[in-house]
Amino acid sequence: MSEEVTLPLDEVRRISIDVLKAGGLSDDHAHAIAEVVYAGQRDECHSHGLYRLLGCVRSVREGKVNPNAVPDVVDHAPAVVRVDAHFGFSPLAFERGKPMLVEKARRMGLAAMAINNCYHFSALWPEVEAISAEGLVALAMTPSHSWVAPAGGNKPVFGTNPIAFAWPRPDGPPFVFDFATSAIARGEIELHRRAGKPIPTGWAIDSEGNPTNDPTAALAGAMLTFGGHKGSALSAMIELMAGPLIGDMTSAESMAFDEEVGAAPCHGELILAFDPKVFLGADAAQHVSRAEKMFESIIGQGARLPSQRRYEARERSKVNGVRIPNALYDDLQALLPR
Ligand SMILES: NC(=O)C1=CN([C@@H]2O[C@H](COP(=O)(O)OP(=O)(O)OC[C@H]3O[C@@H](n4cnc5c(N)ncnc54)[C@H](OP(=O)(O)O)[C@@H]3O)[C@@H](O)[C@H]2O)C=CC1
Ligand SMILES: O=C(O)C1=NCCCC1
Repeated sequence: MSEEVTLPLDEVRRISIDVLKAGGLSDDHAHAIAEVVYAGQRDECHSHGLYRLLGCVRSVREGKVNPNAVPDVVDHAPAVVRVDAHFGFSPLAFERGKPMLVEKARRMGLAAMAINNCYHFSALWPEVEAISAEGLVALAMTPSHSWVAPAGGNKPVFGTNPIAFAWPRPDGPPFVFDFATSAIARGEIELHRRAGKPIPTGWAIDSEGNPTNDPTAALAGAMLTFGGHKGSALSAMIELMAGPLIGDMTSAESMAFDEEVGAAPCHGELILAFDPKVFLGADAAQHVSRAEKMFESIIGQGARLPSQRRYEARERSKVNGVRIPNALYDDLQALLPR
């Protein structure tokens, strides 16, 4: 028997919407969340694709998330948009706030959007990619729950704290990177546990502080930052910029707020958008072509750009559909109405 099931892409979207609606989410939330889950699965980001629906539904069932929250978009300052997600999931808050962020960035050159009080489970690249589709440069960051030890320590302080960047390119999809500041996303360790596979050395330590290859011990212990003290400092920056700076929770505070329920982390997100036309005026084309030279010199020596694998996966999925483990398929089916 095959251990995986193949799903056409439209089925990925349909299952997502059906699972979310059956889980009690409003139509608007179900559609906004389904789009980011769909994008994750399509681009073969397994840790943030269909698997995330399980956590979404659990978070609603536990009574933490407001499944009908209507985000408020506030014109806070000439270059600052604030969105209060009212304890709903973040994708709808982003969708509602984005038009004002783009408009402000075009007027001011640089604008920021602070999303507050949101439950956050999603990859960040769909957001920065959407902003770059408007011709803007974008940077996004968010904390999570305190699962990650600082470099030199062995007790969790930081979240897995992703940071994502997008740079629009004239003749193709944008240059995008998006990664956790931990050695790997926690979702990837969870997927190893579900598949019964060991994790590589360097991802985590157990609760005694020893290196471990056991995903269960890793999840109970502490994850490690990427790049030692460098990932640790970046992670601290994200805690500060998308936490106290915007009046929201750090990963440790988000963890305490969860009260051991195991819901998605609840905190803020900071998104910055820059308009190259305002910075560069008539010189924009010349500077953009210098950026292209840099990309060419990376690709020209056989290295790849971040996002290249994802764009290739995107094309593959359009033709072949996506493959998910049978166990995940069964778990999703169990969340649908009988
Ligand atoms: N909401 C949340 O709280 C959290 C969300 N996440 C999400 O988890 C996802 C996965 O994160 P993570 O586990 O750190 O992912 P990875 O460690 O796999 O890093 C992903 C990034 O690095 C790029 N990359 C990987 N290998 C190479 C290479 N050889 N050359 C050039 N670029 C490369 C990827 O491009 P490509 O995609 O093309 O491979 C991608 O941009 C992210 O989308 C992140 O947003 C993570 C933590 C918390
Ligand atoms: O994979 C991760 O790390 C996370 N993803 C979604 C939210 C919590 C952290």
